[in-house]
Amino acid sequence: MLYIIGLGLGDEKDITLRGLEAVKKCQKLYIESYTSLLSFGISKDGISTLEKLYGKPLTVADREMVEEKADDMLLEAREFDVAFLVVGDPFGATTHSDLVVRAKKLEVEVKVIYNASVMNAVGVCGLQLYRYGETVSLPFFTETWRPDSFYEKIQRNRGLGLHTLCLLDIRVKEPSLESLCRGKKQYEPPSFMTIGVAIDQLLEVEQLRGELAYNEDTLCVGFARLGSENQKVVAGSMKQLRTVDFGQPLHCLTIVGKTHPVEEEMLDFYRS
Ligand SMILES: C[S@@+](CC[C@H](N)C(=O)[O-])C[C@H]1O[C@@H](n2cnc3c(N)ncnc32)[C@H](O)[C@@H]1O
Repeated sequence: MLYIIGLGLGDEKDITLRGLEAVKKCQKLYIESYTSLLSFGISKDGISTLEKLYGKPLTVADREMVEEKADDMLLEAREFDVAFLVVGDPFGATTHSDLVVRAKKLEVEVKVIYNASVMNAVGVCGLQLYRYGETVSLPFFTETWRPDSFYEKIQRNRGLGLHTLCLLDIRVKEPSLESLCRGKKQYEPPSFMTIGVAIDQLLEVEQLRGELAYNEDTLCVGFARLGSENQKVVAGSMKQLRTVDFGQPLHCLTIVGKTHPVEEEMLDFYRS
C-alpha cells in the first residue's frame, strides 16, 4: 500500500493520529521536499526531528524523484507499506494527484490521509471562501525571465469583486556538482519569496501594464508561517505591508476584492 500523508502546516506535531498510525506501520518513509516546508525546515535537523518522532529513517524525495523516478517507490509499495509524506495537504496546491494516477496504473493500492493546507489562509483572516476567485502563483523574476500571466487572473478576479490568494515561489537549488561527484546529492537551502518581494513584483507588473488592476493602496492580507505557534497575519495596503517584517518563511498574500461588512469587521483585527 502507498500511504500519501499530509503533515499539516505548523510543525512535527501537526500530523493527524490517522497519519501517525500509518507512518508507524510503514516500512519505508519518503518526504517530498520541494513544494513546501515545515516551520523547522526540511534541513537535516528538520528531518531528524521527524526521524526521532517516527523512529525510522526518512528518504528525501526531490522533484526529479517524484516526477521521473516515482515508479521505484510505487513498485516498493506493491511489496510492502510505503509512506509518502507531504507538508500541508497532499492535494493542496500540489501535483500529487499524478502520483495517484500512476499508482493506479501499476495496480498499487493508495490511501490518502488529509491535513490542513495553505488553503487555511482563505479563512484565517475572516475572508469568505465564496468570495475568492482563481488562485495565482507568483514566480521569482530573474534578469531575463519576468512572467506576468498572474496579472490577467488578478484583474479578472478584481473585476468580479473577488479576492485572490497568491502563492509565492519556492526556488529549489540544484544539488552541488561536488556532491554529485561524491555520489551523494547535497542540496543548498531553497529560497522562499517574501511578501515584500511579491508586492514589488506585483507593482512592477502593474506599472508596465498600466491597466489599473490594483495599485499600492489596494488592500491585502499577508500571512507568514500559518499554522505554527508564531504565525503572523497582517492586513493593510500593499504600501503598508511592504514595510512589515513578516520574518521566517513560508509567506503568502491575499489581494482583497470587494468586502462584505462581516469580512471588514474581521479584517480590522489584523490591520497594521
Ligand atoms: C504549493 S503551495 C502549498 C503546498 C502544500 N501541499 C499545502 O497543502 O499547503 C506552497 C506555497 O503555499 C504558501 N504556503 C504554504 N504553507 C504556508 C504557511 N504555513 N504559511 C504561509 N504560506 C504558506 C507559500 O506561498 C508556498 O510557497
